[in-house]
Amino acid sequence: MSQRKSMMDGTIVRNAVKEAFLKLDPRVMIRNPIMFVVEVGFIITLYLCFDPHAFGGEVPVWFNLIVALILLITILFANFAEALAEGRGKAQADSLKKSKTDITANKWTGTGIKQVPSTELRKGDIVIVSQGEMIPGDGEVIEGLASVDESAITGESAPVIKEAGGDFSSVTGGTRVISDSIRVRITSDPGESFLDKMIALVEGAKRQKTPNEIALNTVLMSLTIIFLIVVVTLPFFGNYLNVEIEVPVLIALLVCLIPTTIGGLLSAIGIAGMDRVTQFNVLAMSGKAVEAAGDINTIILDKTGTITYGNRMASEFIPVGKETVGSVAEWAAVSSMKDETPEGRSVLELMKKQGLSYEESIAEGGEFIEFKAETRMSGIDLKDGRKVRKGAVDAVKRWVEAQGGVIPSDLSPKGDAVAKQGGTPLAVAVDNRIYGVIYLKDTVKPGMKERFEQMRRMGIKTIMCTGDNPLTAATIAFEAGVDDFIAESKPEDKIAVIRKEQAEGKLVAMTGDGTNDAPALAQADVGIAMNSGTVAAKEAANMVDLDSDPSKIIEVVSIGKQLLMTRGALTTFSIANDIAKYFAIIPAMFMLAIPQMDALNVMRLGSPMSAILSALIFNALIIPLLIPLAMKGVAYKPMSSSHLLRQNLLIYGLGGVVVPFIGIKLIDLLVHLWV
Ligand SMILES: Nc1ncnc2c1ncn2[C@@H]1O[C@H](COP(=O)(O)OP(=O)(O)OP(=O)(O)O)[C@@H](O)[C@H]1O
Ligand SMILES: [K+]
Ligand SMILES: [Mg+2]
Repeated sequence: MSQRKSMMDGTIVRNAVKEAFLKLDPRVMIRNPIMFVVEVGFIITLYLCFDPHAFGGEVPVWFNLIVALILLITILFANFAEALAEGRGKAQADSLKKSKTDITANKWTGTGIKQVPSTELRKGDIVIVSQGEMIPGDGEVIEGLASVDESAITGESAPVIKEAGGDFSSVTGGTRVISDSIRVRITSDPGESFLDKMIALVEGAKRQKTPNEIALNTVLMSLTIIFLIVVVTLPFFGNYLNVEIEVPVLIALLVCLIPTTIGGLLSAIGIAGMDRVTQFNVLAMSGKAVEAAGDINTIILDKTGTITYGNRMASEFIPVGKETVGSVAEWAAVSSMKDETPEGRSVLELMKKQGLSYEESIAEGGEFIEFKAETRMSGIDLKDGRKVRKGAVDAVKRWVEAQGGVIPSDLSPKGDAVAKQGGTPLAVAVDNRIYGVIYLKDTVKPGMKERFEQMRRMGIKTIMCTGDNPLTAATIAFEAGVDDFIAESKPEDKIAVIRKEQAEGKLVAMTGDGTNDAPALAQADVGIAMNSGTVAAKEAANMVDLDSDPSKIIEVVSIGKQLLMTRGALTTFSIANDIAKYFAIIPAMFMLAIPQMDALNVMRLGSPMSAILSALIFNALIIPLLIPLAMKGVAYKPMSSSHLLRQNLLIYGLGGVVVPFIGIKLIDLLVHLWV
């Protein structure tokens, strides 16, 4: 995000105060039924201030007035919490909208260039964007290479390279080309661009309640209805006992009993959870995805670039049989001349570093064979008919065997030696002759072991899926401490692993960036696409990481867990709270009618009136007191869900019972000075 806003930013707080009042509109309030009940209570008590005997009661006007006022404040506090949670997203949306200015696009008409406003661009149009110009819409580079400043979207100031073909071809409207020129095929219609979606997301314009939220809301509503029935029938019992129970007292009782604390904070918790993900530079397409992240059982990670640094660099040419270092290097270089992968480029760099050279003209007129995850090889078919390949040892072995070649006996041991150090061996061959092995070095990122240890404590299984050979995979898996690994996996194997886990009832998360990851990203319950990745990957995923750091999946899971925990903790606290209010209000209610019932006053509160008001005041105050917790989320340590549940029940359940007893008692000491 280009402008990170702190939660307590002055303007956000001021806007939230204003919003709190605007949200009093009953048409808005009805979306939060619990607080709507409070609003109805407020309207009734307010009416009673003007017509105190409307229900034949004897309650003094000042009491009605105070109850009405506290109820109003309760609603305002809840509205303020929600508005505050929404505030940061709205502020971000505003700054994003500024980068959505109208741009003139250089549209390719087939014969020449025509300047058109970017709003007229449609899917499939071709535009040319040159140095200094803004990219007019989302698209895919179909020709050329350019460095692009994406800071308007990612907040990251370092430019990124975008080029045709491969996994770094997608560009985003509103970003700027800072060198060279590219031809781009537009992939989105107006109003449906990434920036549009991003604005709608951070603004919360299309925020929908998640299934979890809906379920919890239903439970809370049922509780509310039950208490409503209880409270409405109370006067009849009262009549039977010859006790008159006043309407404002009943309303106070109802408001204290219904779960207003969680009702008032529920949407703020959800919004703040989404916001934490956004602040982390991950765009979640729905709150549902964030919550699913919190319930994940299995994470599928790839090795290269996620667990390891991923800039696999050629570090040694190892000849086999009677071959020489020079010949391995030469053919390795020829096979890499047009291999734009980091691996391919590193081969040429190693040549230079070792002072070796090769005949570039050999490749003239040859046909380059791009690296494919399916074949796990790359190379060139020379004009003279010779075929040069480099690739995974087993793949090259099979390729050579198919041509009747003999495999040198030291190939396997030499390849294995590289693999045992966690490196990737690439075999180099020309037709049926194997020359040797390229040692691609890659290092496990620091701190990986600790992270996977954390995951294990949370009860999450980690599976590393790699296209690499089993020995390298095993070495890296051991070094990083993942639970399981799958080697020599093709893209379709990822989706098979996900399906298998899901069939066992597990929720699965994965990251990816390539078009071939798209099906697996869609299949996973939580799919995180890299912003640098292809359009297909980003569309299939339900989250996009703007920093393109695949290992962030681990933090996203933590944020999701924290969201679920925060909601659980505050629900427990809220319901436990209501029990204490019950002890404050019920005795007070009967004492109002029958002073001899003083024995019921277990909390020794000053007077029936002050007891009721104190409970009501506590009920209102607890909402703003819990706003920081709702926003920041409860402190989270990685441990198993059952352990967490027990711990939270203890803290928030017990705390929820004890805190209001103390709170109401203290408030009563003050209130009783007047009442
Ligand atoms: N440029 C290349 N040319 C030839 N072979 C390559 C090249 N890059 C990788 N390989 C071989 O193909 C294998 C599969 O590569 P791929 O990128 O699909 O998976 P990976 O990067 O090893 O694993 P991961 O799924 O963890 O990223 C590699 O292990 C390597 O042996
Ligand atoms: K309540
Ligand atoms: Mg890879």
